[in-house]
Amino acid sequence: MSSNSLFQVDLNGVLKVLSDSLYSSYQVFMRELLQNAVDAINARKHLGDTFTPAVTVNFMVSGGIRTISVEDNGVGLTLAEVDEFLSRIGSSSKSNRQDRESFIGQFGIGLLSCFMISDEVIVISKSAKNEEAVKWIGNINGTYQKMNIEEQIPVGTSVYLRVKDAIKLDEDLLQSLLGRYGTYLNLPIRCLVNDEVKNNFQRDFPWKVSAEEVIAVGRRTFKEEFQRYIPLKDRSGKTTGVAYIIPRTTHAITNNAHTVYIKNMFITDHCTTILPEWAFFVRAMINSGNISPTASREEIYKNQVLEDVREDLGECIKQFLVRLSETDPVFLHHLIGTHGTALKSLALNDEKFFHFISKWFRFPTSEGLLTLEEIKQQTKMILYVPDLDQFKQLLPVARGNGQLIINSGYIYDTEIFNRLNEQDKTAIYQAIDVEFFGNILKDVSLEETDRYRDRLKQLQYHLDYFNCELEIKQFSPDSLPMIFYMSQQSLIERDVANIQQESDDLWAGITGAVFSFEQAYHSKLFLNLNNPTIQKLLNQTTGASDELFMETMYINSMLLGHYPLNKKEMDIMNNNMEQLLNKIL
Ligand SMILES: Nc1ncnc2c1ncn2[C@@H]1O[C@H](COP(=O)(O)OP(=O)(O)OP(=O)(O)O)[C@@H](O)[C@H]1O
Repeated sequence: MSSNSLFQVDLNGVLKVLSDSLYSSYQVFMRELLQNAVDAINARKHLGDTFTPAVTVNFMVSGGIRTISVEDNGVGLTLAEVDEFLSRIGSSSKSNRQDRESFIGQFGIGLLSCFMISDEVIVISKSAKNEEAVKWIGNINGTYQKMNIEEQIPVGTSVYLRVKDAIKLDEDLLQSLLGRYGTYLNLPIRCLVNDEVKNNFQRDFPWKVSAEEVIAVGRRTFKEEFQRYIPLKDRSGKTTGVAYIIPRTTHAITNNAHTVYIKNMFITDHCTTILPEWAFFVRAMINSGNISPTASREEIYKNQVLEDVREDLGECIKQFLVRLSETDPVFLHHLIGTHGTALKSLALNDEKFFHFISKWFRFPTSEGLLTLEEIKQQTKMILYVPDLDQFKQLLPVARGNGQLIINSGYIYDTEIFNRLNEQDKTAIYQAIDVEFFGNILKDVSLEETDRYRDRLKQLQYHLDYFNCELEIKQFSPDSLPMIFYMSQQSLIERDVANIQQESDDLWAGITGAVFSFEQAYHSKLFLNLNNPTIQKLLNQTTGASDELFMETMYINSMLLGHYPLNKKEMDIMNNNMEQLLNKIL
């Protein structure tokens, strides 16, 4: 024989779960009470009653005892409803209704949060549906009483809580909770202290009031002096808000916290999912009627609706930037100056946006910061250098030879030029390094090649040890004696060779088996025949200082290019330094 029995719920256990795991603080009781009041008022409106909605919160302090009452003139509860909805945890009058969209509550647990601040919750209510008023007393030990009362009271509900001694709650905190949770509920909420009216909370969202209000609320909410904001609206029109443009540079790792309201109720001020990740240059304030809160009502439920809303709001930001290019290009330039990195990351994720915005970006070039258009006016052969150190090396040569080069070593820039290379057929895009540049430097004449052939061999001899190849070229400026180049591949080969030299036979054997390179030059040194010192060097016969000269030039080039020196190179550098110092002394 089996029989059906009801679960016994230990209220203390449930409360521990709520306070330890679900809610971040006992302060949320005020949100839950206000939300119930709003829902009850909406339910009464749905009945067709005509009344002026009102919510009154009264904080009474007497002889060290603090009591809070929250009174609404909503739909109220009958005795049967009290039994069904207040006394049964997880039971809600809002979840199965056709019009459930208009309510904030749905889980039937919100009222329990009151037990975090009070051992007893008293509800006195008169339903809009019948005449008899009811009283319900819930106790933290899991028991409750319910009864009809004789008293004539108006339609609505009052909840009474006696604040536990351990709970820190005073008039100021109560007012700030009402401000946080009640301001935008679209209801007149009065705050009384010992029956005396202290404050009224009711405002429209700032974007429904005026531009000044938007800026003022932004300053108060995010403690930042915003100048501009972007209106936000999703395609259903149920999610609206504003995205404030942060007036200082932000970084991709900054996960901006946005303030989100759902159905006018404050949910969170650290939401990171309501806007796309690339929007890290704005902070938003948003009210949504279509996204859902989690059970704790402190976060947003991640589902398709949220994804759609995020996409729509992201589109608003993009469209704003497109409009700016027509209405206020100066500000767009300013914006790109401050938030270039964010906008570049956005452009790389969005074809259409890339097409629009890429012409507005500025890139560091050998002639200063230039836009793509400005670069194209000078040359149709667009040379970009993905490596910052190499760009620095090339800079004097490029300038000296009247060649414009772009530093694409900063984040996203090389990807942008690679993309342009695929899409923009009005110019040729070429990623270059020092070697490429070496190839377009002017060759010396055949006669000079012949003249210096033997001397070059002598000098090359001192660089063979470093696997560095010597070549003579001619370039401007004359003051620059040489350019040094080491490719990425060479760097790897050098590393492996270093390991082999420094490690034992077994490890050297393994690296030798895995990486076997042809013995090729790792780096290249272009000597500038226009430079007087190099001319002097080449025109000398074998000199006693050749070795010292070539080694010092090589090591100096390595250091200038920020290439790591291996142990032997370090030893040579120290040794040469000592020799030089000795010569001076
Ligand atoms: N002020 C009120 N006026 C009328 N009914 C109320 C009031 N407060 C609570 N109730 C009733 O008690 C039920 C339980 O309230 P509770 O706050 O625990 O859950 P909920 O609001 O339904 O859902 P949630 O857990 O998502 O807040 C409600 O569904 C409602 O029927």
